[in-house]
Amino acid sequence: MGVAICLHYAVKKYQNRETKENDQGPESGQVDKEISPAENDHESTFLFHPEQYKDHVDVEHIKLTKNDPVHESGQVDKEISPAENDHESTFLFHQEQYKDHVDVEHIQLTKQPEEDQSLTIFEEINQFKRLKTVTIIGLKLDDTSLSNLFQCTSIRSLKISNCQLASIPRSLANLKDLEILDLSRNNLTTLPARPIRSLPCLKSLNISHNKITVIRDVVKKLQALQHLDVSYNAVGEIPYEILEMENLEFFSCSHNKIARWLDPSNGERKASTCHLASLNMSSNLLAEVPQNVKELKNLSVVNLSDNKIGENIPDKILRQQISELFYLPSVSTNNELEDLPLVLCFLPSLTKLDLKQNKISSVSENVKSCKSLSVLDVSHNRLKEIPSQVIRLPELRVIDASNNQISSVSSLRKDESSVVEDVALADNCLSHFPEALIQTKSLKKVDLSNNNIKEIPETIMDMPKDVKLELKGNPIIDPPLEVCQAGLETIQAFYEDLTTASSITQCLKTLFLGTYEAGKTSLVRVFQLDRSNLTKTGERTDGIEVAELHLSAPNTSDITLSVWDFAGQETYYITHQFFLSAKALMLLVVNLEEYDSARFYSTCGNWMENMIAKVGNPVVIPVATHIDKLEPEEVEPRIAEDFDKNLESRMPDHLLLCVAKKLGAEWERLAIHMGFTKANVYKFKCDHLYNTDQQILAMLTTWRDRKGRNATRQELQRVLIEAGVDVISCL
Ligand SMILES: Nc1nc2c(ncn2[C@@H]2O[C@H](COP(=O)(O)OP(=O)(O)OP(=O)(O)O)[C@@H](O)[C@H]2O)c(=O)[nH]1
Repeated sequence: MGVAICLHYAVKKYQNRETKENDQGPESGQVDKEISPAENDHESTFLFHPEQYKDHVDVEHIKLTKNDPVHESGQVDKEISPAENDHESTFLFHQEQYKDHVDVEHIQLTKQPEEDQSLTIFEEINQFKRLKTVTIIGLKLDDTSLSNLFQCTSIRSLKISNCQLASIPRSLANLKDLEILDLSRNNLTTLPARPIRSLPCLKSLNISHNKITVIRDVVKKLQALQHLDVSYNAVGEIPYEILEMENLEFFSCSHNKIARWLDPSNGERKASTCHLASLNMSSNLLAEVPQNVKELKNLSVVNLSDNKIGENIPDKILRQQISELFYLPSVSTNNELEDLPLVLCFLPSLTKLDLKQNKISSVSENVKSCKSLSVLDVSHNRLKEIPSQVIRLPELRVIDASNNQISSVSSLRKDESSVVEDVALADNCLSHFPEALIQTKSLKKVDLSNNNIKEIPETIMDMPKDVKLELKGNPIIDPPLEVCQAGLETIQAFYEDLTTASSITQCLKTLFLGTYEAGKTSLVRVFQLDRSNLTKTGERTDGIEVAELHLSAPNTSDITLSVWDFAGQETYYITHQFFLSAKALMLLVVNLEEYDSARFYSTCGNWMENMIAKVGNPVVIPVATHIDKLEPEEVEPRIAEDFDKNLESRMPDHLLLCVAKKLGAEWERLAIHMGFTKANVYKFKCDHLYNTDQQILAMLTTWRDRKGRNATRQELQRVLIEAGVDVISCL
């Protein structure tokens, strides 16, 4: 039976912690505690699980226990207590103790990361003839200890991580059977090329999280290597020799400073026999897709995200490799792209393309060559429409085009052969429900949330019933919002009822709002009596008066108005908001005789703002009263010049969001032009990390708040023009 020991080092810092209730200490107050590592039967390995470790941080003595191989059935346990050298904070194996452990196969020494402890390994470790796996994490090791360890030539897997290593002794080359070497999270600036290249069996090399700048000397001769991780270093170039590593399947060089993948030094490019399947070059300084990528015929995943790849790259590559198409099912980019990279368009096996958070505003015709594309993510870009050439891709099932500037979808495929199932168009500028979606019978999920859609057309009856339709965040008025919020089935049932019901009773909640003695009650009476019947002076409405009013008109069904006449005294204002609702019609009654510009906010503006705050996009009809007291020529100017203009100039959030979506990088310039400081801009960015639309919206709403009643559409238009930003079309 193979025997293994796993030791977790208990750190001294915790010795003075409160002891547990069931522990019993000697008189001196010192508490002796013993812990027995759990046994992993399958691997014959004793393991402290990380969770268990937490329960034992205050132990003072650690026992290493192993099963005696001679007494397999009798389960005789032996225990040893390694001594502890307090002064040097060094954990020591005493020479005598080695003798009891020479048959272990696995050693694992792990310590709490915040402790600065070192480990001394004595020469006698070379008596561990069966040692296969050594894992040392978080303990400082000197060269002598390392050299001693490297005498154990039976080791196959060696992990020395987070041990502050600055160099590796040459004796590493002794480990001729070594298959796995993990030197991650150390302080290595160079790699000991010679000893590593002398490891003929090495299959996996992890040197991530170091400070290494050059890897060429190391990778050159590692022909058995299958897995190479050099991520989180300071490497500047990928050596050409990677392509000559026949067995390499996984290569990650993410988070380095890589700007290029070198060509062969002798200029002779041979056909690569590299079997690389996964290549991660994310978070580097690549300005183009490296030419050498085309040599990798077995690539299944490539990650190019967070580089500096712009639009001009792929043409050059494309022409050379168009006949050498390679399998590339998943591409991830988060770059500076302004169009779909052509090289990607000519990959007939490409199934998934992730281009989110770029600057793509158009997609070239060539995308139609991506015949296998099934999932396309172009969210957080600058698209104004879903390009028809994308929609026509025969295998396309999922499109995520959310967070763009899409204002219409006119090009979805309507024919029966469409396989598009999932369309995400949330956070765009759609003002109409896209009819094309209704005709796409393959759809299963559509997300249109946070657009500017006001109506759902009756043709939605044709949409397959099982489509999961998301409409939240739209200012919908027809059908009523409550119906739309309940989902597609309810919307369809609503229209079904409208078409099939023999008699339809329509009831409309109508709210009469306005200031004190504006003429609300008198207006209600006009509807009720069909003639003027002014209230008498001093006849006041208390609270709310509710009445029903039946209206009929030729060629249309009767309608019942549920009339809510609100008292205009200020004391009642606070209660009004509870009765405002999106599906109600609101009549805002204004005494035009007493109206002038200075009174706009008290008579109209504040009411509008309350309504907008409560229901988002209210349906309001302003009604002017007392006009009989004005000369006819006085009426029109007041309404047109002032009243209308002011009402029209209100800027609700959804309008500002539309502007935000249309703005690009120029928003920062606009912000400065609007009087914000660089620090303000920085804060908008920090408050809404990774969401440019929200950063801009925050800036615009802050501008609106600062400007108060002067924050009109006209003013915003003026500022936009002055700043040279061409987005005023949406205002
Ligand atoms: N000349 C004229 N007088 C009006 C008109 N509308 C209302 N009045 C008068 O204005 C006064 C207030 O009218 P109401 O209809 O009671 O006003 P209200 O908005 O309901 O008032 P509160 O209930 O106090 O909020 C009454 O004396 C009405 O006769 C109008 O169009 N022309």
